[in-house]
Amino acid sequence: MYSKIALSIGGSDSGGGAGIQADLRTFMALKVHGCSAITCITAQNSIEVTCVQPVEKNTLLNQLDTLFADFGIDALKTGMLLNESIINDTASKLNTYKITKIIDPVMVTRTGSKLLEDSAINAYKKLLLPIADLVTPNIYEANLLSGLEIRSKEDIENSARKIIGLGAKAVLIKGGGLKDMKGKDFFLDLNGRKEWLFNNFINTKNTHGSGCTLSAAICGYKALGFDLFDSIQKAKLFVEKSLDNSYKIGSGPGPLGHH
Ligand SMILES: Nc1ncnc2c1ncn2[C@@H]1O[C@H](COP(=O)(O)OP(=O)(O)O)[C@@H](O)[C@H]1O
Ligand SMILES: Cc1ncc(COP(=O)(O)O)c(N)n1
Repeated sequence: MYSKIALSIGGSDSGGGAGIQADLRTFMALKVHGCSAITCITAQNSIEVTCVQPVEKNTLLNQLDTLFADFGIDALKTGMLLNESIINDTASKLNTYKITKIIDPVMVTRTGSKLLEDSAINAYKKLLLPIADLVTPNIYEANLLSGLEIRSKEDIENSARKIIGLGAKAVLIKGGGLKDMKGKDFFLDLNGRKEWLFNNFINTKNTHGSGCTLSAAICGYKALGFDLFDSIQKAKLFVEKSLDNSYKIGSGPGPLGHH
């Protein structure tokens, strides 16, 4: 039944709503076997991140080497990579893997805690965008990657062009950071395919992990053999349904739920 394998490289969210935990739950919901390589451990609940501890370099590299020595991994995604050194190590390995790579350039939580050091943005641009089959920034992240301030749909399209110019094969900019743009994302690829993608707006405050869930679902559908664009469309529908099943467990935004 579980014949396909997806890998998430990212941070642990002790609250279980985002990061590796969200990714593994998403893979499971898609009936894809999920593996993980943990880059850092966060102490996190629905309101704040109180502590971030990177794993040692060899611990990260050994997780990757051990997985690839035995498993035929079908697709991978990256999430929280925290700093330049983790980006360097991850990129050095990713360069050698000939599978689909979804780069989710996680930079801050919805509640404002930093998940990436400022000095690491250049490393993202130099090392990860050129090997990305797809990069999935939100407005804030697209702004930092493209250097363009984003206030309108047109700015989103210009920012996407810049990100393709940096070497990514495709980009999906999530519009939700702009007014009235929740559920509206812009896709652009190297061949010039350009599409606005829409899903129904779900009226909920429980959105912790929605970005992680989207990139994990794209990765999961890619592992199942769908092409990239179909994977994105299916993943958006999956996130919409999961937001509809989200629930509250703390005083801040709760996690997404899957049936
Ligand atoms: N309230 C909502 N209703 C419907 N779709 C949403 C809603 N919030 C986010 N999405 C969708 O969830 C996905 C993740 O987006 P978002 O939450 O903006 O990412 P991030 O967590 O990286 O900021 C996107 O495809 C977005 O369109
Ligand atoms: C370990 C970790 N990784 C990623 C996120 C971002 O979550 P979101 O999907 O809400 O942007 C997070 N809060 N914690």
